[in-house]
Amino acid sequence: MVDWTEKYRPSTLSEVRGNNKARDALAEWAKTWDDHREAVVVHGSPGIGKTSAAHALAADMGWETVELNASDQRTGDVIERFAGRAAKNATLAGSSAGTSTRQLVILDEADNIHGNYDRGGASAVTRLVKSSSQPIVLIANEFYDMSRGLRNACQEIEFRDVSARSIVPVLRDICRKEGLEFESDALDRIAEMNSGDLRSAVNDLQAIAEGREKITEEDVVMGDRDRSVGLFEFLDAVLKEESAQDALYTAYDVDETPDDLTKWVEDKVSLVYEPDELARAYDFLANADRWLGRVRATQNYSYWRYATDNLAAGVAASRDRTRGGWTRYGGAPYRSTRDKTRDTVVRKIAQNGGFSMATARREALPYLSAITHHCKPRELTVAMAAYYEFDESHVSFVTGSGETTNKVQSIVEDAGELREELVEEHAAGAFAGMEGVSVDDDAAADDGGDGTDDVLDRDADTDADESAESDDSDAATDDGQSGLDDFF
Ligand SMILES: Nc1ncnc2c1ncn2[C@@H]1O[C@H](COP(=O)(O)OP(=O)(O)OP(=O)(O)O)[C@@H](O)[C@H]1O
Repeated sequence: MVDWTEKYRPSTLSEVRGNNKARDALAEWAKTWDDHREAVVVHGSPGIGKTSAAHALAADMGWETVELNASDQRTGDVIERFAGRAAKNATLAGSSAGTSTRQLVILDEADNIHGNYDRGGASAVTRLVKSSSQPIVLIANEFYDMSRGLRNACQEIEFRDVSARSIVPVLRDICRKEGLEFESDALDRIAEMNSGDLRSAVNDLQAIAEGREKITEEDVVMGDRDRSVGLFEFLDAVLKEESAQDALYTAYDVDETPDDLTKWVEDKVSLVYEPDELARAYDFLANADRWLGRVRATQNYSYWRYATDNLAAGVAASRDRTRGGWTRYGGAPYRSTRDKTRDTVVRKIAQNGGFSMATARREALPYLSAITHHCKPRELTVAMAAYYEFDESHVSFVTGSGETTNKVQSIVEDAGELREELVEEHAAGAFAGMEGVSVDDDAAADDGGDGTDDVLDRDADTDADESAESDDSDAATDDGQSGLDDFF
């Protein structure tokens, strides 16, 4: 089975749908590049055609492309070498063809260059952008996560979410090319379910089309989604019984993250599949792994969806037939240190936050990771570590800070002190009067009771009066914190 998002990737800019203005701006940027020599940053949500547009642009202009992906080690050194190579390649290509050929440099996840890599990476990219002899397209989800220096050095083009109205014609074209009959309502439905994200709409279409000659609206409607499914039922669904689409829906109903599901499938697939099926299934599992890697690097949990598409729909579509009977799946797959750390983190969140394990794993952890990404804001990270009793490995894990760093060490130390203070104050019956923990760096010294009471005490009812009073005294800080209050 070929992945339709690859098979139908736009090969020219005119095939990039739903972002006409951005598309025209990109074409204009390329045509006038010799005059301005500026890099461009294309930014917007996942799955809306940013990377495709960059490649399509190169094809339209007759330019070659070189890519530096997030999975490459993006240290200062690597980027300098890469820049040198890009310039040289272009010269060679140009001289052998007797013309001057351009090489379009495409650098994805430009909002996450420092990710797990060294600090030199970000400034090397800024230098590259400023001095490059070749056109550069940076791709980012969040423009404002890029450093100011980098933002200022680039022209900016925003890609908007692709509306359901623009998604439908793409799906219709694919159906026609695949010789697949369809009810218009079915395509409308897929487009609405995936409004904004064209990649996941195409993935859904493919999952639903698997094994069918015609798709109806009824095929698309998900049915009863309000159930929870055990791991063995899930494995049977994917490896033996269900269509790609049903396997995908079953995967949504398991209380495990795509990381765990991928491991389970990887571990058990060979008990069921024949060699041919297995080879195909491993390709999908490798894709799932790639998406999980991107989640780890960027903390962008919307990529989880694509991992699930691959590990469930992809693996189910890799088999030639369904199977019955009972399979001895055996125990849990091998668990790495990282997995064990995650389990401890989830347990601590569940215990200290009063969540179920499933909610802690699937909702609280991603949320905490997002709001404390790379330990910023620091005060919030300290409060989190104090509240959930995290040690250094836990804080590194949650914040995506890679190896334990001095920064993490000092956060855990401060969290220890904060806990001690709280315990003392609690013992003295002065819980409501605790020192504020501020989101705003500059306001760190402020003594605003900024909602931290709620962070650290779910039953803060008795403190309501005091909280209300101090809330007034520091409304700005409270705004920053209010998401956290709601959450806890
Ligand atoms: N605007 C679009 N027009 C046509 N096809 C699209 C469009 N957006 C997405 N697709 C389909 O989705 C796939 C993924 O798109 P692409 O990788 O370009 O998205 P992206 O915005 O770069 O996402 P990410 O930020 O996750 O890399 C494409 O191969 C194509 O099949």
